[in-house]
Amino acid sequence: MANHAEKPAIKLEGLVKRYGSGSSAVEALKGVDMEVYPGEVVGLLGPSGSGKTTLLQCLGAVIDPTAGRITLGGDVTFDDDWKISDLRELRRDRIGFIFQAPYLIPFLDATENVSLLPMLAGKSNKESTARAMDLFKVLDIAHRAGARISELSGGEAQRVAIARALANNPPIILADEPTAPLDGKRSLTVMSMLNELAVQYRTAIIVVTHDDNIIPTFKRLYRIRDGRAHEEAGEGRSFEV
Ligand SMILES: Nc1ncnc2c1ncn2[C@@H]1O[C@H](COP(=O)(O)OP(=O)(O)OP(=O)(O)O)[C@@H](O)[C@H]1O
Repeated sequence: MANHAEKPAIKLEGLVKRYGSGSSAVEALKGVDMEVYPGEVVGLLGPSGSGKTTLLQCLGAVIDPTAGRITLGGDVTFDDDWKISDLRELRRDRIGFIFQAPYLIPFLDATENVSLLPMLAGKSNKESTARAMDLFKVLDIAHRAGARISELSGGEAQRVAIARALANNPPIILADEPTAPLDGKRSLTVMSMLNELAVQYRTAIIVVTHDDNIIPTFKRLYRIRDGRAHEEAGEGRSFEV
């Protein structure tokens, strides 16, 4: 179902994550295989406790997998052990995170919240601000660029958080319940923007969700069951919002 003409941005082979040891051990992931291609927005579904957050955390180098292999953009980053020395650099340059709550810095304005990341990665102030403004235009929020975080609506704040995740143009975005705080219409707006951004910047995006409203937007999805990921075709509907 995926486009095999290109190298996957994310490839997981037999990914295992065990918490604890002995009789109290929990094997949250029992051998997950998954591929996500540049320009794709893929859903990750499953009941509570099935291992969705664990999978995102392993992929984002937030926790250590127990076994298996992770290949990002053709580079093996984990093969029964981390294959790169600087995991902070991996998180900063190659992976963007979007959470349920925007977690923006309240004493900075919208632009500063986004431009901070490219600046930390060594870009100039001017270049970083220009990057924030480009993303705000795509996300239709340029008119709020100078606003304080407390002045933004929930939907606007979430769009600033999406711009922040894209600020360093990472090839991968991991989104954990990004539409949870939003109503149905705004959820669909966010999904249509993520799809647009994925295509425009060739980003591979994984969206963990329980939101029935956005499930029809995925062209492809994985359901986690019994510690494994099962691939399904989605409806891939784009909604007029
Ligand atoms: N730090 C931990 N120590 C021990 N067990 C854990 C830990 N974190 C998660 N687990 C267990 O691993 C399993 C998967 O948890 P995870 O949080 O990944 O599920 P989830 O699909 O994200 O759930 P939800 O939809 O409720 O957020 C669960 O059985 C959970 O209890």
